[in-house]
Amino acid sequence: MSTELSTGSTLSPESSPSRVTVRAPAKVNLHLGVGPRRADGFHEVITVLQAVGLYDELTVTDLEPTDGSDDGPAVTATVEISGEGAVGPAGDPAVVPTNADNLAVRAALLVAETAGLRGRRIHLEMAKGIPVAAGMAGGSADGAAALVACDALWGTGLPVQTLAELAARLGSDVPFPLTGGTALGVGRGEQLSLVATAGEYHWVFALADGGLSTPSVYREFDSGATEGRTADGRTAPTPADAVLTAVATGDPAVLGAALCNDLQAPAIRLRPSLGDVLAEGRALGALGALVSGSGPTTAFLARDAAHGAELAAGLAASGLARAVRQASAPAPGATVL
Ligand SMILES: C[C@](O)(CO)[C@H](O)COP(=O)(O)OP(=O)(O)OC[C@H]1O[C@@H](n2ccc(N)nc2=O)[C@H](O)[C@@H]1O
Ligand SMILES: Nc1ncnc2c1ncn2[C@@H]1O[C@H](COP(=O)(O)OP(=O)(O)OP(=O)(O)O)[C@@H](O)[C@H]1O
Repeated sequence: MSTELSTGSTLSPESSPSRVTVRAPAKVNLHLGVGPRRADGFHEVITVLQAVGLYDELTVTDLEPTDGSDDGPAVTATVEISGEGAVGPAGDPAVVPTNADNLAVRAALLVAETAGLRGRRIHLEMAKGIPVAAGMAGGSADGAAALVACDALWGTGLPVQTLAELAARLGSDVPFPLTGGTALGVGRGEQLSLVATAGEYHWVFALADGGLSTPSVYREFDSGATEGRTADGRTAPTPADAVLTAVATGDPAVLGAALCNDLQAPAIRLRPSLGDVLAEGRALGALGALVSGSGPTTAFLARDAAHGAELAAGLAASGLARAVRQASAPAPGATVL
């Protein structure tokens, strides 16, 4: 499928490579404190994001540019998806779009516009290892990967700060997969600072059937809220102090006890079966269990890799999950392979 996008100005590709592959990680929110809805429709958050070792790989190939005539598009992109979310009925939120809605296509356009390029033709191959519409920022990872890949492909040399600003324009979760590791996010979640962590954490993720739309979970969070206050009467997001202290200890039992997600209750109200999966993981001995972001993936913290394998086997045997994945963290941010 071909996607025609809007215009920029002339390009000189110089000695740039003709094909770049970038790997970008999924995330789990160790803490997601949500405040009242703001005037712009977003919610003020205090979140601690951790990159986990589940990845999407994006390969961008530069094709012969068009003639660069003034009325041509800045970028023409074709998209090919493999892995998670590659097939299914069009319009299903759990199916990755191959048109201009795809975050990677939008990212390519932003790089071209910012660098003043025009007439670029690219092919995007997206190998998805991150579940779609799952609360693990899969689309955001692809957006971040495309920013890095197109910058390298076209030799535009955009400063890291510019890439972060473009990422924030694409979505609240997009700046984080650029940096990876563990970070504190404030504002609508896009203003990041790195957090010092000790040790390695072992996660198990229970994937659910179908997606859960992020706006609908925030809307459900708002039910019963009043002007300037959350439904439970707060005027600000729940602070992240306990999780910030916990990740510095390197002790998974301490982190497990500190995990917090204000979107968990609304996600369970929309999808009650998530409560059963969380209970099962806790009964199987998880050190901590929570809904990942806006769900419907649930995340379980293990003592070590062997305990993670036990938890994964138990959750798979329970029949409560569509599939189960194990991943260690923190993982690195978007990396050119
Ligand atoms: C749930 C999280 O994944 C936690 O990291 C994020 O808050 C969601 O980030 P995202 O998917 O990148 O979301 P965006 O694309 O920025 O926004 C999609 C929609 O989610 C809601 N939204 C998102 C972020 C935020 N701080 N407040 C919101 O209310 C808004 O309805 C917004 O229109
Ligand atoms: N490259 C992409 N990969 C996956 N989904 C995409 C992509 N581009 C756009 N989308 C669309 O974005 C929506 C959310 O998908 P995504 O996988 O990013 O959700 P998520 O993991 O819940 O994200 P978040 O945690 O940021 O809320 C889906 O409806 C999906 O079709």
